[in-house]
Order: sequence, then C-alpha cells, then structure tokens
Amino acid sequence: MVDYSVNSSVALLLVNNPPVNALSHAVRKGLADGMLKATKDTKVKAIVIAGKGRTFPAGADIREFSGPGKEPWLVPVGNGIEASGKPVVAAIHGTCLGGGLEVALFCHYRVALKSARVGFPEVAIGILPGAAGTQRLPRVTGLPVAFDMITSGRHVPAEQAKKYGIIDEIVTGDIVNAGIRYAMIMVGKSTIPRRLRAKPVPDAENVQKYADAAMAHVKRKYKGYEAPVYCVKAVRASAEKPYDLGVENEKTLFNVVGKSGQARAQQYAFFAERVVGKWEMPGGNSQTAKPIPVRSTAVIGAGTMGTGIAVCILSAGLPCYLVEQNQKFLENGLKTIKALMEGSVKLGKISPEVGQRAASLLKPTMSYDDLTGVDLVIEAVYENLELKKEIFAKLDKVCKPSTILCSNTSSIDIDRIAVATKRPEKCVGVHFFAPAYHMKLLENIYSTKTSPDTAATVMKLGKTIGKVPILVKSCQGFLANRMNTPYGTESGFLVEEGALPWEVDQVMEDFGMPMGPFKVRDLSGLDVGSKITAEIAKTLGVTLTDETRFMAGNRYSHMNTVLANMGRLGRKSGKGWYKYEKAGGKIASIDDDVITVLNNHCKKLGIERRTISSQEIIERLMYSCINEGFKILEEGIAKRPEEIDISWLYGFTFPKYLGGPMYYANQVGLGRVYDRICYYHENFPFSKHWVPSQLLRRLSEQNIPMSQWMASPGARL
Ligand SMILES: CC/C=C/CC(=O)SCCNC(=O)CCNC(=O)[C@H](O)C(C)(C)COP(=O)(O)OP(=O)(O)OC[C@H]1O[C@@H](n2cnc3c(N)ncnc32)[C@H](O)[C@@H]1OP(=O)(O)O
Repeated sequence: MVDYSVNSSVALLLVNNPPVNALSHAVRKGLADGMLKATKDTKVKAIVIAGKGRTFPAGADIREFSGPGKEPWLVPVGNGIEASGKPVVAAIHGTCLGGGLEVALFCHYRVALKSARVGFPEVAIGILPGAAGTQRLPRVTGLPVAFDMITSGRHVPAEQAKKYGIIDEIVTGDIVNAGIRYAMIMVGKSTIPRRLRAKPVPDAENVQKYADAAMAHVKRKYKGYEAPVYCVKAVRASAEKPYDLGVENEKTLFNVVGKSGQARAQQYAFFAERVVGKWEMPGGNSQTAKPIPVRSTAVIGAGTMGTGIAVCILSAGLPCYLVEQNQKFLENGLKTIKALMEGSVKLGKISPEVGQRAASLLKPTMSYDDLTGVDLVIEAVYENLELKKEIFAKLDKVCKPSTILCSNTSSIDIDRIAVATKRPEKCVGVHFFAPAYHMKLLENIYSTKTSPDTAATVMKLGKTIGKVPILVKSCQGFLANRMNTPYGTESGFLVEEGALPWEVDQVMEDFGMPMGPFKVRDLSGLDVGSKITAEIAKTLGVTLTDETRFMAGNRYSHMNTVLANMGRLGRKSGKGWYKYEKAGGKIASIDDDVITVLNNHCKKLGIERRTISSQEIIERLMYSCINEGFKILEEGIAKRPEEIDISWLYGFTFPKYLGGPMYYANQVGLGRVYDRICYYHENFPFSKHWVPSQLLRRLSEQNIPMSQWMASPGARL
C-alpha cells in the first residue's frame, strides 16, 4: 500500500491504494513503517511522500468509519513525520484532501502541481478533520481562512493554497521527480523551524471575533447541520489551547460528531451519489454502454429552462446553438444568458475567461437547418406533447443520423415523444430542475426504445456540465415529480383540515427542508399549479368549481385555485399563501385574509377544522412520498433507493443529514412507516397515494431493513 524506494539520498514513500489513495489502515501502517526505515537508513537525507496514479491521498478511507478502527492512527503517524530530523516533503498532485492534507501538514514542506487541489471536505460527510487538521491549518493560514476552509469543505486550487501559505512551491513536470528535486535542496536544513505544532496561531487574540462570525455564518448557511458547528469549536480551540490540548479537544469533538446519525446519513449520501453513476437498463449498463462524443449541442427554446440549460452547457465549455422562433424571443434569451453568465462570474462559479469564452460558444439562430451537424439537441419548450412531437419530427429530418434528441420534459412519457422520429433509440429525456443553472440534479429518462449508448451519452453529459445525473425508466412524472406529488397534495389537505400554511411550513423547515411547501408555491406562482390542475381536470372531463372535492375518485383540494382566482398569485403579485412587502417581494408574512378565505372555504365544504400535530404533518408529507417511492422501486422506474434519495437531495434540497427519504424511512423503521401508511389509508381511503406499496409491506412484514438491499456501502455504515 506504500511503495518504499530510495533515489540518490532521498527516500520515496509512494502511497499506492487506488483509486484515490485513501488512508486505509494498511496505508497508515505503510507510512509509519516507511518513516521508520527512512529515519534509520543513514544514506537517506530527506524523504518525499507522494501518491501513485491519479492523486495524493484524498482522505481517510470512509468505509473504515463503520468498523472499530485499527492502529496506527493518523496522528501518531503524523507525529513521526513531523519529529523527523530529515526534511519530509509532501509532493502533491490531484486532490490532497482530509487526512491527506493532514499528512501534508505534518510534513515540513509541501510542493504541488498547479492542477492540484487541497481541502478539508470532512464537513460534507458530517465530521471534522480528526488528525490535527483543525489545529495545524490555522497555524499556517490564520483563523479566518481556516474557519472558512474547514466549515465549507471547499477544494482550494494549488495557486490559491500557495497564497494561503499551505503550499511552499508550485512545481511542474512529474510530481515525484519534482518532489525529490525539492527535497534534495532541503537536505541538511533543520526541520525544527518547520514543525507546525510549535508555531503560534496568527492573530490568536482576536479568536472570539472570528469564531463568533464563523458560528453565525454556519448557523445561517448550514441550518440544521451539526458538523459545521463542531468544526468551528475545534478550530477555535487552536487559538485558545496549547497545541496538544487542542488536538485532544479535536479528538473528543470528532468522536461525538463522528458517531452521530447525521454523519452516517451524510456518508450514505456520499456513496449513494457514486452508486447512481453505475446505472443499469434493459440491454446495457454503465460498464458496457459507449457514450457518443458530444462536441456540439443545441437547445430549442430560449425560455427560463432553455436559457438555464444553455448556461450549464456553455459554462462547461461546449458550443451551443440557441434556437427560437422569432428575433424577439431570441434576443430576450440572449439577454438572460448574458446576465446569468455575468452573475456566475461574479459569484466565482466560473472564471472570467470561461465567461468570456461562453459568448463565442453561443450561436443564436432561428433556423433548424443550422443544426445538421450537432451531436446532441435538448428541446426545452413548454410542457405540451403536440409541440414537442412537432419539434422532434423537425429535428429528426435535419439532424445527422447520429444526433441524440433529448427532451427536457418534467412528466411526459418519452415514448410518446419519440414516436415522432425514425430514431427512437436516440431519443431520451433529460429533466433539469429549476433554476437549471443552479440545481444539481439531472434526471435522465430512458424509454422502451432508448439505447444504452444514448443513455450513456446523457449520463456523461450530466457529469460534464457539473450535475449529478441519475437514470430512470420513463413513466408519467418519472421519479422526481411523481414521488413529490403527494407532498404538495397532502400539504393542501392539511390546511383544509385545520393546519395553517405557516404552521405546515414551519414544521417542514424545522424538519430540514429549506423552504416549506406553501412558500415554494408562492415562489413558483399559484397560477402555475392552478393551470396544471385545470389541464388535468380537462383531460379527465371534470368541471372544477370552488366546491369540487374529488377528481376521478381521488380526493382533491381547490384552495390553491381559490386563491389564484383572487389574484393571489404568490410572490410576483405580492400576495399568495402569504403576503409580501411588495409585488416581487421576498419577505413572507402571515396574512389574516388567508385565514378568512380558508375558513370560508371549509365552511362551504362542511369541513370541521381540527388541531393537527407536527408529527402528523411530517408523516403525511413524508410517508405519502415514501410510499410512492416504494411503488417506483416496485415498478422498476428506479433500480435502487439511492436514485430516489439522490433525486431528493439534489432536486428538492432535502437535507443531506437525513440521507434522503428512503434512507430516512429506514432509520424510522420500515415497520413503523408501513403501519402509519396503513393508518392513513384507512382514514383517507380516497387518496391513492395512501394505498400501501406491496414492496414496503413485504419488507416490513419480513423485517428486512432497506440497508440490506441498498447498493451503497454507506447504507451499512
Ligand atoms: C482520522 C483522520 C480523519 C480524516 C478524515 C477524512 O479524511 S474523511 C475523508 C475526506 N475526504 C473526502 O471526503 C474525499 C472524498 N472523495 C471525493 O471527494 C472524491 O472521491 C475525489 C477524491 C474528489 C475524487 O473524485 P472523482 O469524481 O474523481 O472520483 P469518485 O468520487 O467517483 O471516487 C472514485 C472511487 O473512490 C471512492 N472514494 C473516494 N474517496 C473515498 C474515501 N475517502 N474513502 C473511500 N472511498 C473513497 C469512491 O467511492 C469511488 O468508488 P467507486 O467504487 O469507484 O464508486
């Protein structure tokens, strides 16, 4: 796991634990043994630690967190490195993260390739740096940078890391040779002044000010998450305690937060994100399918979704045609894209160079004939089957035979669109979430005819444009929207039965959702929901009135439309489920008028309002969706619970510290969830989302925990 060799007078400890050289037990032992050997060998005058293959160690082996752990721990190994009288150089390439950066900080010198990145991403998996990182980084960078890096987990590019003092020199060429060259220069120099443990934390007397600011920041930005709070406490101690006591304190905090339910859930989410990249569909999978190279693209429609998608593509450095039917729409779209790109540069999401290059990559057009040679087209017009079919038929005629045709539909079965073409195997759904340039989920949808190579192409494209792609089978609403539907429906019923919209919102925000369901409705516009309902009613032949309570035998609430009909369209009109400071305002406040409307609505329908507990709100919103999630698995729409959890984490900003709804259900206990679903089914027989899933019933009756058949190793952590 650590290859030992001596070149001239320099010992090389080359970590060899693919794919990311994680610091497993064997690696830690290899480093300890290597240091001992190098220290004893009188011919050795300096030591280099580097990583074989793609990277310097990218951290501890997360899989080991579930076991009892085995000595040697990283801190004593690191102490051995630091105590060495022979200079030790960390030669960094790839990603030097977590425990990897801690090893580097124990070394006396750090050199890195320009392409390397360093960071402490532990916070993202619910823990804190546990091998003295919280004590050593502040001694190098000062407190503000240390608080920021450790609580955000961000990866810092090598050049920036050099400015922070983390990297001593940026080197070029082969990293091992560069490390050896650097080490040879350091031969004979005393290592004592390079030992971080003995250095003071700069500006330590102002720790209170920095720590308070950091704590306020993490409580606001990472509401509900425990790890960032622990990170602040650990870093703070670096300025308040002697080094050894600071390390001891870090260990105590690490042991508490590391055993928390949040840490387990976040580690599950880490692996789940990787598991969904290993997709399967009839006829192929991620190992066997061959993505076609995508060098040119086009987006049809320059509305909100089309422009957002174009921004994602351009930001990844891919050329993109933007197609609209008239000059005015096209110009509006171009303005939007320009503003979004400028915003991304300002926020540091993309570099100014990428922003500038995007302008030359964007090709506005009103002619489909320009698309003859593009590799992939994404149709992003509004949700209308006939229009989508018309566009697909046109594209089929003009595009080269190998072009992949994608629809950014949020619900329409892909088979129904693909019939308009002679290449159904090259048709596929790519469902982006609004705002498309921001939300990380990309729900790719295969139809009965989509080929595995086509699926592989959009899965790869998703990664290229910085999304987390999942692959699901086509059905009405696909995975994400189908499963999320009961969440909205049940929230509507709850306010009809007695809860107030702000009570429901508060409960769900306390649960961990960034915004309650009624604030979300106000944000997207009550007219939007109302129009969708009207469309559904039309298809079903139902005439909607204020008194309508059922649609096709299913319970229905008309309250949203009642408000929309009053001109309460949400934020944009200054009133919706809440009132706002102005039309387009963002500050939601309770509106007594809504209570009056609600009371009148219930009176008209003869509904007696009652007190509803927080527990009931959570159960009805979450368990109804979880039940649908199990049906989605039963029907093979999603292959694994991980696809479902990832869709909620990245499509609906479900809190990572709960892992996702399916992981959450497993934590609650499938038996308990199933019993409550049966209870609600008995009480609300006219809601099909309460009809219990057979799969859930089986698992619950046979007492099989979901973690047993989840693919992610994190599920068993
Ligand atoms: C006591 C000391 C305590 C120290 C605390 C820590 O160090 S905690 C760990 C801190 N490090 C991290 O959190 C890094 C996690 N990894 C990543 O962010 C990324 O993997 C990467 C290093 C940036 C590389 O990204 P890339 O997209 O290139 O590859 P993948 O993410 O797909 O990963 C490849 C496979 O490697 C597995 N893996 C990655 N990191 C770890 C890890 N730290 N422990 C165990 N396994 C890891 C990952 O699951 C992939 O495996 P597959 O089986 O191929 O899916």
